[in-house]
Amino acid sequence: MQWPNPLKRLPRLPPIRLLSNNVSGSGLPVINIPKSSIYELGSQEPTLHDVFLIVHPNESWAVVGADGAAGKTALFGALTGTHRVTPPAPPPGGLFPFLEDADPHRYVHMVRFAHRGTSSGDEFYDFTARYGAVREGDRQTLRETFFPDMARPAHPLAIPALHENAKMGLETEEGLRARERRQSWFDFLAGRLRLTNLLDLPMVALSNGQTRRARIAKAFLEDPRLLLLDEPLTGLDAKSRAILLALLEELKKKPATPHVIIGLREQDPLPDWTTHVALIEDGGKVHTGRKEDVYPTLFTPAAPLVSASPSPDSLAPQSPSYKERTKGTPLVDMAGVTVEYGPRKVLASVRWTVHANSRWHLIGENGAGKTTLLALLTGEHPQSYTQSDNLRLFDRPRGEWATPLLHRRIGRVSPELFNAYPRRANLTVWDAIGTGFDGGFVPMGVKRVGMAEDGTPLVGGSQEEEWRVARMHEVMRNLGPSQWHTHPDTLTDERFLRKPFAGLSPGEQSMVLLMRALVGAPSLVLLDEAWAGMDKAMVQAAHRYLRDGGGGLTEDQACIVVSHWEEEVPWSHEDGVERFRLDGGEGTQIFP
Ligand SMILES: Nc1ncnc2c1ncn2[C@@H]1O[C@H](COP(=O)(O)OP(=O)(O)OP(=O)(O)O)[C@@H](O)[C@H]1O
Repeated sequence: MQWPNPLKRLPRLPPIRLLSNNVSGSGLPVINIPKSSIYELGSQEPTLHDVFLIVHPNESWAVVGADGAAGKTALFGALTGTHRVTPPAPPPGGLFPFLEDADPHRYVHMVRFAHRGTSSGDEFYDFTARYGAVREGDRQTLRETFFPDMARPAHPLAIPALHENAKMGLETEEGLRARERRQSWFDFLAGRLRLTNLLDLPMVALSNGQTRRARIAKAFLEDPRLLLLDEPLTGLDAKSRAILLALLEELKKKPATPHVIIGLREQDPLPDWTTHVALIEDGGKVHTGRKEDVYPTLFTPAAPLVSASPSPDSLAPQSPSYKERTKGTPLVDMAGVTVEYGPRKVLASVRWTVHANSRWHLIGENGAGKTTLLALLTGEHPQSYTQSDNLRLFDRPRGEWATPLLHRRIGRVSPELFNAYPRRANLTVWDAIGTGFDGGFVPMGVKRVGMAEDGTPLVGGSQEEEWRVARMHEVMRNLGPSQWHTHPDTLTDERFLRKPFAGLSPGEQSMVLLMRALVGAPSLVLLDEAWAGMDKAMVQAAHRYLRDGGGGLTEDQACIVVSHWEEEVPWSHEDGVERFRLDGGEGTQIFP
């Protein structure tokens, strides 16, 4: 039998560069913006003004957004050509002197992690597809999607064929060596980013964090010279964050690796190895310089450096001031819930009861099954039905609930929902929040506050309709720009309600989707990575509202927060937050 030549089917590879990027031979600056303003294309008003940003090859910069990510988006947009720099950087080097004559489109890459914006326009992207049996069209594996030219481990019988082809001159020796180097670079990245076991899984089956790690590997393999990683730590578990930061530090020292600039939110810790910061304030002012100069109070000898080297999810002993909450009736009761895909058991007989008035932090590494577990509760996971005997929701077996009725009782925010939410041109902030009453995506009803529970229109002027309209204003008063915008007089809550949802900054969109989750006062609120893209003031406003006494949650409601960052949980031990950990398919209650 003739073995096919595996190399013949491989696409042509870009030439391997032998020059070092991170320490450019010439020592020319990586970025040169001597003093310019940055505009959105077509806008007369600069988003950022008087930007002075000169990045040298031996420096490690972080771009920190303190403004709901709009300024960070603009600065990265200037570097990737989606925003205008005026006056333009002077010749001969232009914006990227170190590239000399090389094409920035080829050599400057950006990967954005907080929001992927999968759906723009009317389209609704069905994120629940990943929970089911994998469909034919979704069979593409991670390797085929992201790394198509990377071979599986060679079959022993294929090796003679390789040699034979090389001898026959089908592949030059130099070509083979280049391919080997590329393969070992891929093996190194896949190993370090813990992707090796995931390479042959269908792409749709990967968890958020797993996909993000794969995107980082892919970005490096594309062989850029300048790589902009915007919020690369978002959605990564503590171990993966530590691994990524160590990898970035190691690559800084290696020749022929790209110069990396990372984007962070104001509240994110700065990696220890960062030397310089561009801090973008609300209003478009950019402070640039050594991190000690930009954050003088943080870097005095008395204060410890803010470090992004995270400790693993701490399992600190229960605080003596831990407050036992007075619980209500069980809203969710799992009595041995299991989810498996063929031989892969993602959840193995999980037992967990969530009562009214409880506040939970659901933890677990990337891929531990957190999203899967929540999808069972929302009914989006098809195995939610088969688990009906073991899963009671709101005092009935799961099978007795029609899924749309569950969506009315469960308010949620998740990265999948953020990406899937349709951004229709005429959809206002009011409309988007109002869809929370039905838990759907299409604004319904005369006042755009949804339909009655039986699917009929609300009676005009009825108590229910009035309550819903009052709720819309209430969540806006507590979570709208009056609570987080630097100039709440120019962007009032009322004006914000009329703005098009699609035109908001990522942080503002996250805020609106949080309002949507809470507006119907649902019995159960699921907040999965709810804070992505939000600036510090937004997160603080959300936490204020969600804490006891803030008004956002009542004693009749339960709330489950999924986050890889302890600081993002609105409640402390003193507030009686409980923790549930998923690990190896098993669920363990940690507190109390
Ligand atoms: N259709 C499928 N076939 C096989 N495995 C699947 C399928 N869908 C999900 N998985 C696996 O289930 C596991 C759980 O994924 P899930 O998204 O629930 O993790 P997670 O805890 O939410 O992770 P993250 O923190 O990264 O969001 C993953 O390891 C994933 O590969």
